[in-house]
Amino acid sequence: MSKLIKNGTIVTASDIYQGDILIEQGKISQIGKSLHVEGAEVVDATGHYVFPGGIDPHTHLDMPFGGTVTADNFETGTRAAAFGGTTTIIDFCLTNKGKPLHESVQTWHAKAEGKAVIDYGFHLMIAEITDEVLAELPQMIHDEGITSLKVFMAYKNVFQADDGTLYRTLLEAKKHGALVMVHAENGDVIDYLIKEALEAGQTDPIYHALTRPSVIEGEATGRAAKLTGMANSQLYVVHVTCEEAVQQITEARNKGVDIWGETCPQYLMLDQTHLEKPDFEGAKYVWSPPLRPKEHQDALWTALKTGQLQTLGSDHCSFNFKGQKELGRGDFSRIPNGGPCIEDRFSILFSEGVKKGRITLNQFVDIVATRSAKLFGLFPQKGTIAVGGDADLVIFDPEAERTLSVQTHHMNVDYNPFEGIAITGEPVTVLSRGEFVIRDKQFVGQPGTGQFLKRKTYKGTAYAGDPKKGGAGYV
Ligand SMILES: NC(=O)NCCC(=O)O
Ligand SMILES: [Zn+2]
Ligand SMILES: [Zn+2]
Repeated sequence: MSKLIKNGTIVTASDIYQGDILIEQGKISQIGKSLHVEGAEVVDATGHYVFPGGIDPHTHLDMPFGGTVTADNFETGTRAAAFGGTTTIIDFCLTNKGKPLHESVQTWHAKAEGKAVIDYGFHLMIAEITDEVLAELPQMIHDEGITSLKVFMAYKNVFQADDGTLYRTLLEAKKHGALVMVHAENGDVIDYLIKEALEAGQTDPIYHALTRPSVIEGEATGRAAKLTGMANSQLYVVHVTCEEAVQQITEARNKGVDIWGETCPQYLMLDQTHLEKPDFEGAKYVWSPPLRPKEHQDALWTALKTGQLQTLGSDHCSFNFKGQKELGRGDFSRIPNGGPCIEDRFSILFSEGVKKGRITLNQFVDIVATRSAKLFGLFPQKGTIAVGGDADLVIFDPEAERTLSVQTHHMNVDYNPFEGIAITGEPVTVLSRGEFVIRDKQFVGQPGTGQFLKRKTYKGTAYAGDPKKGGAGYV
């Protein structure tokens, strides 16, 4: 049945206006004033914003890490995402050296199929460049629609790739039009600092942060940016946490390097002191890169406002405190890295960004949805409200007051890192391709209705090109 969303304030990355939206067969078929359509189910959005569904470009669901597996799988994780206003995620498909890429991709499909309640795509980890990888890559990119390649510059002896692998991945990406993503930290130096700390008996969670200083995130970001420039390729830096990394990205952009940056709510809201919480509670705040001293937050907000950072990912990678984070008692290097955020990303940016006057309403939509759609080959099918696009929509109450808490969240994890933080704004109703997933704050979706998204290549997107020449403009 067709649906008619009436009397909402429609917000895109460029416009704000009153209007009605007609949905037919999962697509937006009409936008106009005072629409009347015989037989359409009317959804009243009076007093609410109607946003495009959020796009979370960075999630880890059902992912093995540090001897355990994330607490959220594709069912619980995507359900929580939907409660939070996100209708598309792009998850990281891990690979292993020596194993064919298509086998890893099959493994990731098996994790998601029959479970996801919203649409999803994959990024593909590149651990090595071999003849086999080179032979498979074009198929992954062009046939499977996995058009972004992830290289870890940290997690030595686990995920870390060397600079040669990064450089060759950049060259391959250029050839095939894919976008390279990096986790930018100097893994070799971190490995040394961790050994040194443990030998000195420094085992508490705070040493996780102290052995990963911001200077080596900046160093790795600058190195990756320079290699991108040399390769004349394209780069997206995930989870930027600090002023040094922002500076490197800004400098490279000013030189015309095609480079983009993402930050995450935890780096905007929480700081290094959280790792000092007593009774091992600091382990709940162990992310890599780590939370930084508070002064870095201003640099991140400014970069989001000015467009030097373009997106907000959740980096959702949830581990229970009990039995999972606790694996690192007595040795901080064994604490599984990551935290839950898939549900709160959208509303935190609205409340802390728009309500506190740090970004505009249009910038909010751009950061939470549109730019990711453009960078990752989903625009205009997703990431905006336009005739012909998927009806992925969020009806949002901008005045709802609430407090983030494990008591009320829907993520499958026993703590919330934003516990007790009061925010304004809440998704009320969420539609994925025209079907209700959340209706009046209740889950009404179905596991398995989320579809895998074959994405366009970066070189086919609206954003590809040299930022100096306007091709990669962000405004
Ligand atoms: N960020 C984090 O601590 N965990 C998830 C894996 C990654 O993104 O590095
Ligand atoms: Zn990472
Ligand atoms: Zn991550």
